[in-house]
Amino acid sequence: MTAVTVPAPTAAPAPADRTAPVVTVRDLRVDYGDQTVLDGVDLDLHAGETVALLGASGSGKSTLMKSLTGFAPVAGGTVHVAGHDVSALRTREQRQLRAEVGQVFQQFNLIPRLSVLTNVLAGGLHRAGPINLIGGFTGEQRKLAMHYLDRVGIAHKAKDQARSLSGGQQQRVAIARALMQQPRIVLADEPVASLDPKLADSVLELLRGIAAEYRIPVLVSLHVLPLALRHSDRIVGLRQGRMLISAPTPELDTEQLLPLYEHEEHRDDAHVA
Ligand SMILES: Nc1ncnc2c1ncn2[C@@H]1O[C@H](COP(=O)(O)OP(=O)(O)OP(=O)(O)O)[C@@H](O)[C@H]1O
Repeated sequence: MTAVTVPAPTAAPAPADRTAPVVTVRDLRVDYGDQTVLDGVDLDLHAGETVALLGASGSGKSTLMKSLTGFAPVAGGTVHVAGHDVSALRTREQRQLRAEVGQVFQQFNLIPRLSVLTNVLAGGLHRAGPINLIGGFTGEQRKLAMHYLDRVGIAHKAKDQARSLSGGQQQRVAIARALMQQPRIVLADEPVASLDPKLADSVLELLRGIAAEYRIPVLVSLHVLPLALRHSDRIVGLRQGRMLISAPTPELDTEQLLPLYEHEEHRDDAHVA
């Protein structure tokens, strides 16, 4: 088999690189109309680390993720991602940034009728330029897509239609599609909310392994506290748009996370088991 050009993974997961943040957010404020939904938010994400983002419904988790790709109405502060000043991007740079950010969603967002392989190949479209989605990819691209499918443990399903796969399998395909972008960072917005607990563990373990192996930060928003405690290197927690917690995961426990959900109407958002 011909060698495939892939970002060189390290042989074993390396500790997160503390010296050079890939993402730097300072004093971020986001307003929707006259509602301030993020205020005074600081965040650093380093190569190789998995950071769990926690907070009650409406605390601003999705908005924070959107602000990293220029999709949130930033009213103040600065956002730098992979060398881009996100608030000052022109259209072309914005496209470049979004191409460098791999995204994984709760509902997988695959194209159901297309094959697993084609879905993964679609992740590399920005690099390939305007080509036919069906049959227009090079042998090199196909090998790369198969490499990533193999990495997520689903190469044997490459020819199947995406819609024929289980939820856990579809999320693995979505992760392979994100890797096909050769991303500088992966954002996973509630990636396991549609999966049963056992699958949730395996998908989060996969994401964490990818962060360490490919030396990229993975930011993953979650509602289930034990999952965050089991599968992250660091936890950041928002309460009503403000960063309340930012600490290495080994220093935290469930009790310390509960203030994120202290308001009466949010108690049910904290899944503690
Ligand atoms: N496009 C929008 N227009 C107006 N308000 C918005 C918009 N998107 C989000 N908001 C508001 O911003 C606040 C934060 O929403 P966000 O989706 O970031 O919260 P979240 O923590 O991700 O919640 P959930 O866990 O329910 O997904 C909420 O009050 C929401 O109603």
